[in-house]
Amino acid sequence: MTLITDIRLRRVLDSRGNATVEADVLTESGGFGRGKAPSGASTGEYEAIELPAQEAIANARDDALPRLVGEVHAGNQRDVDAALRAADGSDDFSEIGANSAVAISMAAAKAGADVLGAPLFQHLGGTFRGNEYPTPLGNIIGGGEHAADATNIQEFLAAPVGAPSVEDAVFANAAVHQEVHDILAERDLPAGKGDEGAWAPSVSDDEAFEIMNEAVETVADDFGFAITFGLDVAGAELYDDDEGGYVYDDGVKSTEEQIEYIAEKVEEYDLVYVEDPLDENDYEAFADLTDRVGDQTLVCGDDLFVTNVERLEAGIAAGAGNSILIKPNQIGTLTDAVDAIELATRNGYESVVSHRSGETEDTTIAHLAVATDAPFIKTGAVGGERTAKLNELIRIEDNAV
Ligand SMILES: O=C(O)[C@@H](CO)OP(=O)(O)O
Ligand SMILES: [Mg+2]
Repeated sequence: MTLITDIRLRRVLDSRGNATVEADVLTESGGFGRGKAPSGASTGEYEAIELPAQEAIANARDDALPRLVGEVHAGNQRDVDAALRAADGSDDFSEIGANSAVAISMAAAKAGADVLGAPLFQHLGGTFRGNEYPTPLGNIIGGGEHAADATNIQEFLAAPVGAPSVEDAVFANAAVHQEVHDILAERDLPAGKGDEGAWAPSVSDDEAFEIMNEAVETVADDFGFAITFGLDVAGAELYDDDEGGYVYDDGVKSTEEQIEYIAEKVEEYDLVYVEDPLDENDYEAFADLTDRVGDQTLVCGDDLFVTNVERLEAGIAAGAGNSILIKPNQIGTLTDAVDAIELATRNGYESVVSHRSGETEDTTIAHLAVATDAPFIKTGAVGGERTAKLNELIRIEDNAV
């Protein structure tokens, strides 16, 4: 019933106005699924390769479609993803493009769910999943590679950890976003928005910490539950070997100073989450920081692990971090992403499912987070391509998908 009978690929827009790959998967019994690839700006050195959309589409048509259409069942995700890997033949999807691979992988999963008449999270996670919902981490203030002339730290993320429901959490993050706007206006600090809809004011990182803290406290009082915050430092973007450390507007920090700086911020602001605080090649520094603050906060590897089981294994052996960011397009298929989550879970690492800075209205990651009991999902706070996922989480919680 779920035999794939057709796959259609096309070029569509992403949220930055760039071309990305959309895939439609059709099955024998009329099942249909559609997936769209997101795209990073602060990409990790070890990520799977995204090709220009037209090239990815042409290569996937030539190499992947013959191995899938009439050959593989959409309901069997491991078979679909193994066929994509075999068609590509490289380690990093550099032949058909991770953008084609992930779009087809997600479209097949949705077609499989469609045939079963089940919500995607249930198809991916099984019938015993779906009662736990992730806390959304909302990007509120940001800079780095996502906005010019703003903070050095890439993302300041609201974390409504005390919210009684996903719905309350989503609205709390939107309120923090609004509150930061008001604080910036009071301080006469006009701000545009970065790629993910976060405010991108021209302030120092210290001032951003202070503004975030004030905003989450105000909204927590209004909403009546705890809201804290976290960071995506995107340390690999700050690190410069030639400069001998992490380059901030006000100077360069050595690795030891960077560890000290982050540890101090974790203590001072009770941060619940710190992503990529250090360079993507420095397992040792990640391990040192995890030793210091790993019992107080999640130390999450994004560019460090790139959703890759081999890099996660190395991290586990080194004691680097206690959490992994999961981005399906970073590795190319849902199977690979779920394998990374399962390895993480077996080793006491938390998984945080994430969007990319370039996004689409695709909602797969909302389902993946619920399917895998992820404690957090990072998918922005406002903006249509971000609210697509947040609103889908509200629907999942409301049994409306
Ligand atoms: O660094 C990150 O975690 C992401 C998403 O916020 O950014 P990008 O997609 O640009 O890699
Ligand atoms: Mg990151």
